[in-house]
Amino acid sequence: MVRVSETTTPDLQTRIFTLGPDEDPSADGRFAKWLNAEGIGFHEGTFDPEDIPLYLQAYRADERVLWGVHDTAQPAEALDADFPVATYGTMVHTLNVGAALIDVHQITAVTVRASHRRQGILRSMMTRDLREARDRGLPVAILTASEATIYGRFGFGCATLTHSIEVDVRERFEVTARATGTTTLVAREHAVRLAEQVFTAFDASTFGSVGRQYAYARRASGEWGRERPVEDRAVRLAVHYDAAGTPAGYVTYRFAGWETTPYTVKVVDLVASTPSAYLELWRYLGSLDLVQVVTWDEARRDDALPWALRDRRCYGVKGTDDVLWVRMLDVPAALGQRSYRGSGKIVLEVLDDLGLANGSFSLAVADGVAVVEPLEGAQTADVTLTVNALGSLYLGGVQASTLAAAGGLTAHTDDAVALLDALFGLAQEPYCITHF
Ligand SMILES: CC(=O)SCCNC(=O)CCNC(=O)[C@H](O)C(C)(C)COP(=O)(O)OP(=O)(O)OC[C@H]1O[C@@H](n2cnc3c(N)ncnc32)[C@H](O)[C@@H]1OP(=O)(O)O
Repeated sequence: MVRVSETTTPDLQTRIFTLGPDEDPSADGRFAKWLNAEGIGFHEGTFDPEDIPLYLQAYRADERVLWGVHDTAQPAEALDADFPVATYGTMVHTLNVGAALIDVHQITAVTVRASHRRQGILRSMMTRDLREARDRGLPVAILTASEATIYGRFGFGCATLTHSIEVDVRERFEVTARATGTTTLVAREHAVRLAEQVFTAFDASTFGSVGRQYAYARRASGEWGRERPVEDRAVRLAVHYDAAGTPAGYVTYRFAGWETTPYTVKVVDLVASTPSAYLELWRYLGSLDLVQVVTWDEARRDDALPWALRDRRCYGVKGTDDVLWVRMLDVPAALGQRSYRGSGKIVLEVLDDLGLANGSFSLAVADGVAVVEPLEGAQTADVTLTVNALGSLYLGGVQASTLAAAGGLTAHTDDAVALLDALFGLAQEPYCITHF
């Protein structure tokens, strides 16, 4: 599929394409040019021509839709016009909203070259894409953001967060929970399959989790490196088998090197489908000799680990990162598929500057199951909130009362905020360890 249209000036053309079996995998093909243009935006080097077919295979498996904005009026010596000056990519994966894994619109690879920035190119691509995604029936758009200032203006709200942690694994480190199952290093040839199997179980049971793209298990397991799709021999993979012998968690990690003090192991990826598998993976990490510190950037904010340690001061939080940003495209479809706690009825008025999701909606929840209906004409809302606030509230990563205090949500009736807190509340925080 190729669509060409004008964006902001007659010299700029937007070309949108998907990757079929006949896509040219050579360095001269449009895919390689698109990929290298994306690399420019994220300050990466030019891709090795040998690697392009593997990236093509990965992007094809993800069924990515790639957008490039091409400038046909550049100086003669400039990169030729087949190298887009702006890139944008989308794909569809699942988001766990409790009652279901729903298909959502993922946005990625957003770049605009320095020579063309702040001329409205991102705005032009994103407003069109969000509208088209809504028209295709996708209820929610999601992304992970390079900077927290970019996407609020397009109606996204920060929805999940993680902690970067540093754990002292010297003698005082001890997991007090009763030991169970076995944790062991596995051979490379089984790594991708096991990583995918464990992630699938984790994803199905974790509110806020997003399905992973093709390359993820390869990078997590070391089959692909960070820079190139070739084996990264520094990455080790340990799998936890539960008492029944089922793989229930894995951790991949690399040693930071003897010149780094304290001696540090960095977790590349850690996925556990049960609480005990999680603690057993930490017991394993704590048993690595000659290591003083283990670092990991994807811990839950409500992490059980410090509560399971003999000395909780082994556990330090070094930072908080936003992960998933959510944008409502179809409020009844999005809210109607999520699971809730308890029962109650409330009318929400949603404000959306882009005009995609605004309106008044009745949310009626009975024993955790919602019926959501758009309301016609003038209705008295219990709560007015921005589309950003609704995106943040959607996965329960922040309470309505916090959003009210922050000014994104206004209650018009008594108890409305308390009811939202109760309905949208979760036993555990939403948790997403998929970046894209
Ligand atoms: C999901 C992802 O892929 S996250 C990755 C995002 N990309 C990057 O960080 C790569 C480096 N940055 C870039 O390539 C570009 O600066 C982009 C893509 C962030 C912005 O592209 P531009 O075409 O310059 O944005 P555009 O001109 O459409 O700006 C739209 C609005 O966003 C604002 N804006 C754009 N980028 C930023 C930013 N980084 N911080 C704050 N505001 C921003 C503009 O000021 C403008 O505001 P206005 O419409 O209210 O006047």
